[in-house]
Amino acid sequence: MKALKKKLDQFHDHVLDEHKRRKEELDKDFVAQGFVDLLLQLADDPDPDVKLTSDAVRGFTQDLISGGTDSSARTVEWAISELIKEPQLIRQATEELDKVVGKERWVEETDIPRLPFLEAIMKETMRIHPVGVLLAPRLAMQDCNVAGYDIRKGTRVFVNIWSMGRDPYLWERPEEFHPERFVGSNINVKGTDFELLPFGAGRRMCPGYSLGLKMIQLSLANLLHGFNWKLPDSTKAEDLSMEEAFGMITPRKFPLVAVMEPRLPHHLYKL
Ligand code: HEM
Repeated sequence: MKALKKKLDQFHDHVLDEHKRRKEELDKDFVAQGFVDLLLQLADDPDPDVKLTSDAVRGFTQDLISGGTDSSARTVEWAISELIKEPQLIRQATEELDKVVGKERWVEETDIPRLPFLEAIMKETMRIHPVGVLLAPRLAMQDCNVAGYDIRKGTRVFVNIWSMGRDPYLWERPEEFHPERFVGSNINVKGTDFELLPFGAGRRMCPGYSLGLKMIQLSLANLLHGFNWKLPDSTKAEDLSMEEAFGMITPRKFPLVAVMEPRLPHHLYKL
């Protein structure tokens, strides 16, 4: 842990120094361009409500890096894993993409609202493979009764969204990956529909949910739009392991091995 902290501190110091240097160089013309700039401004503020130390700035920066990278990447990996087992779902998704985006360009953020099937895939992936299985622990503020269980004030409570996503009282055929269940449905992932809480809910809900959603939808859309996906000849769909590994973000136990082939004109793959 100590060695890891040392490594991370070096990385954070490098990032923070870069931002400080830019601020000094621009002097009066400096305008905060991102989260790190804002944190540094708060740390410099002589009279803030809460004084930010440099350790706190490092901590917040690390929170955003750890909260915002693996969570989205693993969700996309789960989505592709589910889709690759059901080629007709990939066909449905690419038909939608071809209709809305065409085959002459990559998907852009502004296309996303016009891709309802893609949104349904994302919700279905987060229902069945939520990255945060148990939300952040809560504390009961008063005696209460939930579904017939008495919970005393002061009890630490864990909300198991993995079980909720697979609860047959809430979902028809919960073990099946079936994005259509969300087509035309009003259920969203913003913390107001309690049967689907991949980003949590309430005051401790994921602060990065809107960025996370965009990252997942845009990267998944482009991976499906830009490539044909199939399993290696040596793997049958029914043999693809969907086992989860224990961890902070519930990754696949065995990384997905897949074959990708370009499906757009060649010039679009040049940087
Ligand atoms: C697939 C994308 C993501 C998923 C599924 C996800 C999920 C979650 C969940 C379930 C929580 C706990 C919420 C609760 O207990 O109510 C959480 C907390 C958090 N997330 Fe995310 N997240 C994602 C992306 C991001 C991004 C992009 C960022 C930042 C850039 C981020 C930063 C955080 C932070 C800092 C917390 C802790 C909040 C606190 O403790 O008050 N997450 N996330």
